[in-house]
Order: sequence, then structure tokens, then C-alpha cells
Amino acid sequence: MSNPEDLARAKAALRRSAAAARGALVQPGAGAALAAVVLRHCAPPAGAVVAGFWPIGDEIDIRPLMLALQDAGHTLALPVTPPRGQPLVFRRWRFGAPLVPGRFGTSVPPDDAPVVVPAALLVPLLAFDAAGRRLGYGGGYYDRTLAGLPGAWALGVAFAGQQVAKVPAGAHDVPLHGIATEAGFLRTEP
Ligand SMILES: Nc1nc2c(c(=O)[nH]1)N(C=O)[C@@H](CNc1ccc(C(=O)N[C@@H](CCC(=O)O)C(=O)O)cc1)CN2
Ligand SMILES: Nc1ncnc2c1ncn2[C@@H]1O[C@H](COP(=O)(O)OP(=O)(O)OP(=O)(O)O)[C@@H](O)[C@H]1O
Repeated sequence: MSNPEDLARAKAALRRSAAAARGALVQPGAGAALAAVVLRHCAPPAGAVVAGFWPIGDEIDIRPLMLALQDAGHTLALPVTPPRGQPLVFRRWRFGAPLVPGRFGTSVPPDDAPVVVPAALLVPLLAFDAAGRRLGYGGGYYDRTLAGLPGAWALGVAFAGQQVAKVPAGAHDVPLHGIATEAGFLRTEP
């Protein structure tokens, strides 16, 4: 997959099929099961600032996990989406603090919430594979963001059914260190 047009086409096709298939994976209790998996198998380092995200559409609900991490003493942050081509900005947030509408239907902390640099990131995705490759919505936001945070620990979070045999990837795609689902933890770093 060396040709950029072929890669873009393959990603677009997988994006369509993965988005169409994800709705059938949504199940009550998945968010709580995901939280238990992460706390047991791949909890972030004590005290780390953890970037989550406010779920949209059919994404797995990571709010039980974020609440458990806050209760364990972590500072939480949520991404604010800048114009295309720029990395995400993370602002501090805790349960009960306000959220305002952001780009692409996201909910984000207001402008007066302090900007923080996360040491660990919970990363949303449409599809993943056993090598830790991920397919997002196509904005390239997480790839740009992770490229600028080389020391950060990136954990993909998804329904187990979002795994595919192979996610097509190019030079910009930053692999995840692991993927947590409601069914278990898959370590993907070498
Ligand atoms: N919950 C969440 N927050 C996030 C992301 C994400 O993937 N999920 N992002 C990841 O980069 C950034 C926002 N970027 C985004 C870029 C494109 C689309 C997008 O194309 N959305 C689809 C519909 C998604 C759905 O409802 O399932 C669309 O508008 O057609 C969404 C977010 C930061 N915040
Ligand atoms: N670090 C980067 N520097 C420059 N361009 C990048 C970088 N990362 C991604 N891109 C570009 O952004 C566009 C979208 O990338 P890609 O299809 O991998 O998005 P995605 O991973 O599905 O989306 P997201 O990360 O927002 O969830 C592509 O044109 C890609 O070349």
C-alpha cells in the first residue's frame, strides 16, 4: 500500500464499513466492563494526566472509565478539536464541570479550562487490528497529536467487534500501545 491514493481509498472503504457495523456492537454494560478491564490490566501510571474523550455516536461509553480514573486520583482532560491540520488541544475537566459544543458534534471544556499535556491518552477509533493500527474518522487529529507526544502512552478503546484483520496504514499512522475492549486487553507494543 505504497501509493497514497490507494491507501486513502482503502481507508475510506474500511471507514464506511466499520461505521456501518459499529451500531450493532453497542450494548449496555460495555462501558462498565471496559472500565474493569482497564483498571485490572492496563491502568495508567499513578497520578498521570489522562486524556479521555466525550463519546459521540456509537463509540463505546468511556465515561465509567473516566470516572473511575478520576476517583483513583487522576487528572482528566478532554480534547478540543482545532481546525483541520492542527493537533488536538487538551483541557482539564472533571465530572460536574461544564462542557460546551465543539466541532464535529463533540462536547468540550470551555476556553477558560486550563490546557494540559496528557501522559496517557484513551483514543477513540472506528477499527483496530492486532498490531495496534487504528482507523479514525479521517481527520488525522490523533495521528498528529500522538506524533507531538512521543512519550505518551496511547490506549485505544473500542468494542471487541471493531477488530479487523488489517487496518491499512501509512507513514503518518502512529500505532497504539494497546487496545482495551469490554472483552479484554490487547497489548500491541513490541
Ligand atoms: N468522541 C470523540 N471525540 C473526539 C474525536 C473522536 O473521534 N471521538 N476526535 C477524533 O479525531 C476528535 C474530533 N474529531 C472528529 C473528526 C471527525 C469526526 C467525524 O467525521 N464524525 C462523523 C460522525 C461520527 C459519529 O457520529 O459516529 C461525521 O461527522 O460524519 C468526528 C470527530 C477529538 N474529539
Ligand atoms: N503527523 C501528520 N502530519 C501530517 N499529516 C498527517 C499526519 N497524520 C495524519 N496526517 C494526514 O491526515 C489525513 C487523515 O489521516 P488518517 O486517514 O490517518 O486519519 P485517521 O487516523 O483516520 O483520523 P483521526 O486520527 O482524526 O481519528 C491524511 O491525509 C494524513 O496524511
